[in-house]
Amino acid sequence: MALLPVADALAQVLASIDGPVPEEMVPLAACHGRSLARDLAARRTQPPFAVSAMDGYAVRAADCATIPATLTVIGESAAGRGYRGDIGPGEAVRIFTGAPLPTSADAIVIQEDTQALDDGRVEIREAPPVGHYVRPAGLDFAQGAILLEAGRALDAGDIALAAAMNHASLPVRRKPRVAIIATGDELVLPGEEPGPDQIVASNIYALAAIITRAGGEAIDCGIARDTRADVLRVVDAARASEPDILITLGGASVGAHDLVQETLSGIGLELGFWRIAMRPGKPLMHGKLGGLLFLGLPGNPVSAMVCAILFLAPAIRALLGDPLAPQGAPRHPAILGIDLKANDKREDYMRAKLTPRPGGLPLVEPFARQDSSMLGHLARANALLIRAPFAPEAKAGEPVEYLRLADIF
Ligand SMILES: Nc1nc2c(c(=O)[nH]1)N[C@H]1C(S)=C(S)[C@@H](COP(=O)(O)OP(=O)(O)OC[C@H]3O[C@@H](n4cnc5c(N)ncnc54)[C@H](O)[C@@H]3O)O[C@H]1N2
Ligand code: MOO
Repeated sequence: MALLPVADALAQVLASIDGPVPEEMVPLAACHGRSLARDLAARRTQPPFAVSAMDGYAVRAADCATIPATLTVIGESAAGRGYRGDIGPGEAVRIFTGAPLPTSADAIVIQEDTQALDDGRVEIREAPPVGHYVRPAGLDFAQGAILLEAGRALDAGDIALAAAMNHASLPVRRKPRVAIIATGDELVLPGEEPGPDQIVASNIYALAAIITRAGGEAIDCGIARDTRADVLRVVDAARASEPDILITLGGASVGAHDLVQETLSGIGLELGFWRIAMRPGKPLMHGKLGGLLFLGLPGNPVSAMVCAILFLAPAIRALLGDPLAPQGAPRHPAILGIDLKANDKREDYMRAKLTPRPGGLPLVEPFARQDSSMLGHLARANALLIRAPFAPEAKAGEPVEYLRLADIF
C-alpha cells in the first residue's frame, strides 16, 4: 500500500484551508499570543522629542570644552515637566532621566561628574561630547513606520511596542475554533470509574492543550460511542458549535469498530487523504465536511499528538494568517546519542531525551520502546527525533534533526 509522504500530507491540509479567519479588535491587555491581522504602523514618534538618558545637567558641550567649567543653573527639566526656554552661553539646566532636552542644550553631564555650588552654579568636571546621553527624537521609531507585521503571534515585547505606538487595542484574528470528538466504547472521562475493559480518555486534554498553544480555541464535544448513530449525534452537536476545524480521535484504522470514515462519508465527507507514511500516526484522515476542515486522528495517544503537532497546529497557524505555517513545526539540529537501525518507509518521530552539551549541539537519545500508547515516555521526552523514510542505519555521533516539545506543548 502506497502511503502519502508527510510533506505532501501537510501541503494538502494547508491547500484545503480557504483563508484566514475574520479579524476582531481586542484590548491590548488580552493580546498576548494572539495573531496580528494587519501590519501595524506607529501612531507617533518615540521619543517624540529629544530626552535625557541620565540624571545630571543639560549643557552646551562647547561651554564645557575646558574643565572644570562653572555654569549657572537656570532651571529644571523633569520627565513630564520640561524646562520652557533656551539655554544661553554659560548656562545649564538640572535634568532627570526621560526629561525633554531644553533648546540649545546638546549634551548631558551625569551628576556624578559635577559638583553643585552654594551660589546656584554647578561645576562641570568632565567634558561631554556633543550628543552625550541624549536620546534624539525618533531614536526608537518614527510615526507611520510599520513595526509589527500581519500574521505575527504577539509576545510580551510586541505588546509593549504596540502600546508605545499608542494602540489601545489591536486587530487580531479570531481564535480558530477546533471541535474535538473522542470516539470509543472503552473511554471514560478522568475521575470516572472505568467499567470492565474501559480506560481513561487522555487525548482530548492533550489535543486541547496543543490547540490552545497554537492559538486556537478547543471545543470539547465529548465521547461518541462506537455506533454510527452516536457518531452522527456527536458530529451534529460539534457542527452546531460552528468550528473552523473538526477533529475526531480514534476509529481511524481498519478495524470493524473504526466507524469514523464510513459514517462521515454518509453525510458528505469529501476525503482528501487517508493513511500517511509516518510513525506514529499512519491512519490519519483528512477531508472536507461541508466546507469544514476535517482531520481524523488515530486513537493511540502519542499518534494523535504527533498528528496534531505536524498537521493540526500548522492548520491553525494558517487560519491565523501566519506566513510561516507551511514550514510546519521548526526542526533543530542535534547529535545522535545511540546507534539506530535502518528505517522503513514511514517517517519516524521518536520520543527522545535531549541533553544539552556545553559548546556543542545537544545530544538526542530516543527511548528504546516507541509504542504509541505510552504516555509515560511522552511526559519524560523533551524532543521528537525525526528519521526520514528509508534512512540507513545511523551511528551515535551523527547529525540528526528533532522537534522541541517545548516549542509545541
Ligand atoms: N490491522 C491493522 N490494525 C491497525 C493498523 C493497521 O494499519 N492495520 N494501524 C494501527 C495504528 S498505526 C494505529 S495508530 C491504530 C489507530 O487506531 P484507531 O485510530 O482506529 O484508534 P482506536 O482503535 O479507536 O484506538 C487506538 C488505541 O487508542 C486508544 N484511545 C482511543 N481514543 C483514546 C482517547 N481519547 N484517549 C486515550 N486513548 C484512546 C484506544 O483505546 C486504543 O487502545 O490502529 C492500529 N491498528
Ligand atoms: O501509527 Mo500508529 O500511530 O503506529 O501507532
